[in-house]
Amino acid sequence: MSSPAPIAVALDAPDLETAATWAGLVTPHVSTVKVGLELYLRYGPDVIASVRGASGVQVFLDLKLHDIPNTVAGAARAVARLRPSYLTVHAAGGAAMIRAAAEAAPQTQIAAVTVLTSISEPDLEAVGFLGPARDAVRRLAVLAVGAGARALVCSPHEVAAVRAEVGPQITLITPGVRPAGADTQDQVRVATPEEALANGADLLVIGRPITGAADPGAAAAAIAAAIRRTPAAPAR
Ligand SMILES: O=C(O)c1cc(=O)[nH]c(=O)n1[C@@H]1O[C@H](COP(=O)(O)O)[C@@H](O)[C@H]1O
Repeated sequence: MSSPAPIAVALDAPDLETAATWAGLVTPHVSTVKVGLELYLRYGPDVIASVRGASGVQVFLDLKLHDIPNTVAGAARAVARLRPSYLTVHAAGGAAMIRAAAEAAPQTQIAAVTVLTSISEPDLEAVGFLGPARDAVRRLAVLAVGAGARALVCSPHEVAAVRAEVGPQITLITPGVRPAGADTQDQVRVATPEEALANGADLLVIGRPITGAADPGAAAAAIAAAIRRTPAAPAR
């Protein structure tokens, strides 16, 4: 069987049984499963063992921490023992906050979320970021990497520009991924899995196009097969 595709399936389920079922169905095909606020706030740390199972799949803990450095350090320390491969913080929390998270969870890649993929340029302007989304994303990416983030979350629209800024060593993660013709739902800055990879993404976050399918395992397998046919991004 081919190696798992660089996809993190967002297990945004209302209950643990559903999330664990989805995890079991998709893990033969994908490298990573993502636990977000919905599951973590309902079930707490036990959710990690339930979705990890015996498969050895990587777990991405998406808590999007955003608070003063001391509080974020404490939160990152509290979840570090769960050994997530990635833990998200909001880059807009600033350099000291990102550094505090990175120091508190040294075995985990701190993934700094730049500008949410659900935000349009008018939305961004309304919260005080003037200019194109790409500029804000690049600025936040450089700040986050300088503060110790080893991964960044951005949309597929900005990933090539971010790569040019931060170089080859940083893991670039893109949500806002939809197979051609799929409903974009609340996502705004979107692209197909093939486009996101061709632009230089290392890991694609995909939720509802997989978990909303009648057969999530088959949906994950189909996307994994499609991206295996995609030419790799230029060598970096
Ligand atoms: O940090 C994230 O994972 C994230 C950042 C972002 O900018 N946009 C975004 O959609 N996400 C997450 O990625 C997942 C996307 O899910 P779908 O829209 O169902 O594919 C959700 O779990 C979001 O919480």
